[in-house]
Amino acid sequence: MSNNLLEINDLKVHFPIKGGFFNTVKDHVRAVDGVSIAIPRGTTYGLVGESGSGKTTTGKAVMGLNQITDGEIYFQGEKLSGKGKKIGIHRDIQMIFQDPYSSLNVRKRVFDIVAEPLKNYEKLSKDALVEEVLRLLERVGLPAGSLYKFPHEFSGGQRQRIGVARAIALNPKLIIADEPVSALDVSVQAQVLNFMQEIQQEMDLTMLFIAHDLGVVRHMCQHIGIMYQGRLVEEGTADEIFNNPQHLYTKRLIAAIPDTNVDKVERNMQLRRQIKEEYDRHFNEYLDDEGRVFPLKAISGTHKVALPVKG
Ligand SMILES: Nc1ncnc2c1ncn2[C@@H]1O[C@H](COP(=O)(O)OP(=O)(O)OP(=O)(O)O)[C@@H](O)[C@H]1O
Repeated sequence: MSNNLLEINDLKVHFPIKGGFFNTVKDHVRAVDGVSIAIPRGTTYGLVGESGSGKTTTGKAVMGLNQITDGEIYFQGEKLSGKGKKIGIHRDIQMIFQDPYSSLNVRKRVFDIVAEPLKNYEKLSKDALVEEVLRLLERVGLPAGSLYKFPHEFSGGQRQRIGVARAIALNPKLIIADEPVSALDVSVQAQVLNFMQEIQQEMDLTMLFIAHDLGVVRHMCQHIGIMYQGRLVEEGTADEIFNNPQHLYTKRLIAAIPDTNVDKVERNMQLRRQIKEEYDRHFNEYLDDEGRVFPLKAISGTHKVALPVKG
């Protein structure tokens, strides 16, 4: 059996753009346009790219929330989806959302929020349910007194913990974390990231971690894929991506990481100079009028890059 818990093969998700008097399909947004990702069990894969590059659409396709235009998704070796089909929600795949303010139902108490997946999938008595929710709250570091409070009574970081408690309630195998710290203050981001990493290791979870900031995924992810305009343009281990970035866009993302460390500032300046030099040589080539990007080319075992590798 493959060691990959999740395999995404040549995934395409295109959304129709309708218009005109008869509201006919005029064109398509190629939100995801041929993405392949394999995530080994128990590891975290960082999917990084700017807003609109197709990260959330990829995550939602795995969650069964988006209809797939083409390609396949395998979970534990089992095919979840095929062309033109929306896959069903799978209890072993759970999602943590970006904004802990809007993703939790403000009218529900913590107990109801966290208990919901358990009510949907497991027949537990009220007492057993309360006990289980208390166990989950303890696991994510929230006091028992949180049980009957409402989301607005918590800070952003605590709300994200409620989201995590809900996501792990069914003991899932795969977590899709969609920018889980982007909406939080910088001061609590590291705390929430550490705590998510602890949970991931304790529960031996496999994680698809979506972020727009490469700095966020650096210490969490074994593998990183860089997404640009619906495609993966570079993929490798975290070390390969940070120490030997190949793609112009990856270099831009690294250069954009805010850092006060003097060595790193110097390194970022070097990268910026390289980017500027490479910009003229390659940019038009890889970003042509149709926004075409070339297939990933292996540099080493795991490190692959789309372009620009000019002969
Ligand atoms: N349901 C939809 N209908 C039409 N277009 C959509 C839909 N969902 C996403 N898109 C478009 O697909 C593209 C990719 O969006 P997606 O949300 O996946 O990007 P993203 O990289 O996750 O960005 P963000 O970080 O802003 O969430 C965008 O151009 C977006 O407008």
